[in-house]
Parts: sequence; structure tokens; C-alpha cells
Amino acid sequence: MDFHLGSLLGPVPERVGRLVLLNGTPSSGKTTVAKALQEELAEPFFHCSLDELRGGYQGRHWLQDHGGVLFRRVLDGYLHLLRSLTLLGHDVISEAVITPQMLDHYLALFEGIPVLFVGIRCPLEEVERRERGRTDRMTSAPPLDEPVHAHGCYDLEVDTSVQGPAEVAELISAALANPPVVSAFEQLRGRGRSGGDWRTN
Ligand SMILES: Nc1ncnc2c1ncn2[C@@H]1O[C@H](COP(=O)(O)OP(=O)(O)OP(=O)(O)O)[C@@H](O)[C@H]1O
Repeated sequence: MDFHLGSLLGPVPERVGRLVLLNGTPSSGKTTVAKALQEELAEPFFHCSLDELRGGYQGRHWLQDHGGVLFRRVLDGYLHLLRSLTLLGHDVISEAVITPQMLDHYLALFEGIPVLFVGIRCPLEEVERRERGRTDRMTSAPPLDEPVHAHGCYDLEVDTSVQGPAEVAELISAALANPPVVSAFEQLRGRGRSGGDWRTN
């Protein structure tokens, strides 16, 4: 049974929210773009990053997470949170590092939700330079630029080494105002259903 406490307090129009999914390697600039996009958009968009959710556990537990079980549980929690928020009517800006083996999971989890899939690109040298300058993480993240973009299908692609956050935010805002007739997620699902391998199509 659905349980909507908010509805008990007063009428809440039913709608499915939009999901802006920013996909890129660590330090490609996803969080920076997400915050600029919130500034750019007139309507309220909810932003939550995986790092914010990770902060729910104390640092000592992450140091002991050698098998990565805690990380995988938090990642699943993050993705289900995004799904729940959109199904409850929130427009959401989210961040992802989608390696090829994860893509089908994203396509299935967000079925029925309008996703604007944005590729946040940044050349390796610039990502490495940014990683060296970061003080908000205990270890540097490995560069993943090729794997995360291997599917080659987006609604919009940007390069944060040459396009500033405000410019990228304007492009995403324009894409939200004029969404594609067939979204990138629908195209990617179609590739899977036709039995083709999306890596070679
Ligand atoms: N367009 C940009 N130009 C220069 N520096 C940038 C730009 N975008 C982000 N940075 C810097 O790069 C670093 C990482 O940025 P950000 O946190 O936005 O990346 P991210 O993709 O969200 O990383 P992660 O996935 O690790 O959370 C920060 O120090 C940020 O100030």
C-alpha cells in the first residue's frame, strides 16, 4: 500500500518529476554543474549527490570498507532515493559515474521517469589536475573517462574544460525546455530490446 503522509496534510498534485542525470568521471565537474543549474532554473530542482549520502556514515567505517559492501549499499540507496523522489513529483538533478556494467541497471530503475541524460566530459590531464587539488576526499578517484562514456548516447554532451558551469547550466536548461522526442535512455533501451550490443552499435 502506498503511504503518502504529505497528502494527509493537504492536497498534493500527482506528477512524475524529471531526472537530470549528469554522467562523468570523478572531478569532471558534475557537482559544480548541478549547483550552477539550480541557480539557472526558475523552478525548484532537488540536488543530492552520492557524496552527501556517503557522509551519513562516519569516516572510520569507510576506512574499514575493504570489500566495498558499504559503498554498494549506499549506491543502491542513492539510486532508489532518486527514483522515489521523482515518482513523488520532485524534479531532481543527480550525479552518476556509469560504467558499462551498470548501464542496464540505470535503464531499468528509471523506466517511466523522464531522464535528461547529460555527458559531462573533461580531458584526462584536466581531471588529474583537479584531482590533485582536491582536499575533500581521502584518496584520489581513478580516471574513468572512456568507460563512463562508452555507450556513446546522450541527450546533451558538454566539456567542462572549455565550457564554464554557467554556460553548461544554460545548455541543460534549454534542453529541459525542449526535451528530445526520443530520449537517450529510450534509445539505449531500444538497443537492448533489439538484441544488439550497444557497445558495437
Ligand atoms: N569548469 C570547471 N573549471 C575548473 N575547475 C572546475 C570546473 N568544474 C569543477 N572544477 C573543480 O574540479 C573539482 C571537482 O569538481 P566537482 O566536485 O564539481 O566534480 P565531480 O565530477 O562532482 O566530482 P566527484 O564525482 O568526485 O564528486 C573541484 O575542485 C571544482 O572546483
